[in-house]
Amino acid sequence: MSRSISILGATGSVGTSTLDLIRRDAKDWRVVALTANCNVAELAALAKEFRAEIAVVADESCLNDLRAALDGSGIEAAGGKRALCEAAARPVDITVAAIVGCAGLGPVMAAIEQGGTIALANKEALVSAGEVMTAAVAKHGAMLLPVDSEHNAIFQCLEGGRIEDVRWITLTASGGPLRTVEDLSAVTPEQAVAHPNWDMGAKISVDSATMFNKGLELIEAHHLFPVGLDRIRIVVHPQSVIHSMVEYRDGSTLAQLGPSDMRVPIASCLAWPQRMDTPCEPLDLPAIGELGFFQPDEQRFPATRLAREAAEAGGAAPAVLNAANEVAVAAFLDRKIPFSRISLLVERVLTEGNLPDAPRSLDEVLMVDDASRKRATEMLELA
Ligand SMILES: NC(=O)C1=CN([C@@H]2O[C@H](COP(=O)(O)OP(=O)(O)OC[C@H]3O[C@@H](n4cnc5c(N)ncnc54)[C@H](OP(=O)(O)O)[C@@H]3O)[C@@H](O)[C@H]2O)C=CC1
Ligand SMILES: CC(=O)[C@@H](O)[C@H](O)COP(=O)(O)O
Ligand SMILES: [Mn+2]
Repeated sequence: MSRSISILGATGSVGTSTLDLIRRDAKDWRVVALTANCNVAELAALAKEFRAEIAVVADESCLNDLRAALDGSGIEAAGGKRALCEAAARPVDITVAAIVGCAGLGPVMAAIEQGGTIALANKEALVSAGEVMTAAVAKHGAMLLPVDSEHNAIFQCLEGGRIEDVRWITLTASGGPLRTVEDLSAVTPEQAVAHPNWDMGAKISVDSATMFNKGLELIEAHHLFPVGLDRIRIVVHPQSVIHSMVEYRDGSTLAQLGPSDMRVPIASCLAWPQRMDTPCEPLDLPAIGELGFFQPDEQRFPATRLAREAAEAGGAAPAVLNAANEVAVAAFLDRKIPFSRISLLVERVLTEGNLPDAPRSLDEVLMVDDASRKRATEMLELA
């Protein structure tokens, strides 16, 4: 019997990796919704190939083009934020949440409210909504399966174990493309997106370069695996072979290893609790030779300190941090600010002025996100 799936952010790096797996076992899957922001040509092609029920563009100004591209196909076309949430709320066996940024929060919450199983790649949504999302998961009997490679690794290492027995969760970090670059003041967007191990979208690639990716992942881990922030640590491991580790109180450390290919954690979510085949290259440890481990350098890359402080402060702080980072990364990619201003801007938005009250609902999270973006944009324009 086939299983139904919706993919939010189908045209992106995680979205297309997911569809690559589905393509190999097409008869096992029924594709319900595929979404994008405005990449109409790619979305329409995917919707036709996978015979989706509905294709949605978040940017409503792209809807006419989508309608034209799907004309005669029998596939529904829709556009706008509300349509995106309505499509995400269609009942399916699994939703892959692969929109980039807090823009994915509304649709993820719509899927959670259906009590569905959500394979979550969109870490910014969980970082921003925090307890609002985890409470909704509990209330609606939904299930979050972590796609993010580190969290998927931890999830696998925790299976069969008890969270009370965990001494440490160790998040591994590659250190990004700039780990050994001395002068960070002249870094270009091209250098920053050139991740040494992973082929990913531009925003997360810049986050890896600043180490904000690891900061966001720290907060993500804190919500997914409630061991306490003081039991989650970060270790730089440049080869990205060990995707993360769990140390239990008896001194046993379990690690998950694999190639730097997102189809491995995605497959683990799609098949969970079983396993499925993937075309990924097996690990060749003798060819890799050596694995290295280092302490993070928070003087050069303050993002993990800022994220830990935001997680400790709780309330609105993680949503503020995330929104400021999204604005800063977009400005850096547009060549409006230098690389080194990304973390400076995030720190200023977090520390200058009062933090908003802790959000208690989706609408309040979105208000904090919106206000923080405006504040970050003002600070950029004033400087
Ligand atoms: N790439 C990776 O290997 C990994 C990614 N992640 C996380 O997964 C998420 C997706 O990352 P990635 O696939 O790299 O990102 P991409 O930039 O490659 O893809 C983003 C997807 O989101 C859509 N999108 C962009 N903006 C909006 C918007 N405002 N509203 C609705 N949809 C939008 C894009 O549509 P369009 O094509 O039309 O622009 C595209 O489908 C991120 O949260 C990232 O942190 C986590 C671990 C690994
Ligand atoms: C593939 C994945 O999960 C990314 O988040 C990746 O881990 C980025 O690598 P670093 O942030 O460790 O450079
Ligand atoms: Mn990751």
